[in-house]
Amino acid sequence: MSSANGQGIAHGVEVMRAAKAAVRTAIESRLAGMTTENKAEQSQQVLRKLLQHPSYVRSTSVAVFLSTAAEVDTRPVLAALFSSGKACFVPRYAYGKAAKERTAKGLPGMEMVLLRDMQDFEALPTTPWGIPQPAMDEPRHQPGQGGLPPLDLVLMPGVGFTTRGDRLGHGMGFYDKFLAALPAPKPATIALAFREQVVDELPTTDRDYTVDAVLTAD
Ligand SMILES: Nc1nc2c(c(=O)[nH]1)N(C=O)[C@@H](CNc1ccc(C(=O)N[C@@H](CCC(=O)O)C(=O)O)cc1)CN2
Ligand SMILES: Nc1ncnc2c1ncn2[C@@H]1O[C@H](COP(=O)(O)OP(=O)(O)OP(=O)(O)O)[C@@H](O)[C@H]1O
Repeated sequence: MSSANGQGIAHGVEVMRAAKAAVRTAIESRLAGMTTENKAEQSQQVLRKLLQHPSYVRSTSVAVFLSTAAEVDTRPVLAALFSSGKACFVPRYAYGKAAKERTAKGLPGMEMVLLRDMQDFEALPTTPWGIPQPAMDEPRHQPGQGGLPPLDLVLMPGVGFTTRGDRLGHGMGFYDKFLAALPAPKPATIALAFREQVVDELPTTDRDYTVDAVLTAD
């Protein structure tokens, strides 16, 4: 067995990394070929399914990713959350110097912070990766703090998914680590995906979080 020694394990990690990278590239090129209209149409259908999903209906505190052009559009989800009075949290990941500082302090690379309303969203700066998010040095409430409810639902971004809930992210492990660090009971997890992101099989390890549901257009 090659994994009986350290070299074998290192080799396995490298093979897994390469396998994930290959699937990521294949799905990303499919996404790049989608029209804006197709993405809008699918996003609308996914939104409709989300708003009817039992985990969404009973949620009081939801983490939403702020979508890029290669992801299901989550803007209407923000609007729905604000109008229903559910608490809305968005991911804030550290990059550059802040990332090194947080790692050195043993802090997680990503946290969820409160988003108050649509104006708050419109005013957000964007990261070098093109994602809107509150500045790292701006104090923001987190779930379970200051009288805010803990998260009961996390909407999951990702590059690829299987119908069983396997997930392939962008390779930074942010969501895997974030969910692993949360105490039980863990929030429900729902991935929002274009049909182009769903595949039969994904390379996964026991660290990859399996989501409860993957919502796609019909
Ligand atoms: N809309 C949205 N927001 C999100 C995520 C997401 O997937 N979608 N994330 C989900 O986790 C977190 C951000 N994820 C990120 C993943 C990769 C890189 C990044 O810099 N990628 C570089 C390579 C970096 C490196 O290897 O050093 C790149 O691809 O060029 C940045 C943020 C939090 N917010
Ligand atoms: N719970 C964890 N604790 C520590 N390291 C982890 C954990 N989960 C994942 N990692 C590490 O993070 C790195 C990236 O993981 P992976 O390639 O699975 O990211 P991903 O799920 O595709 O990306 P993301 O979650 O950021 O969208 C890997 O080296 C992995 O071992």
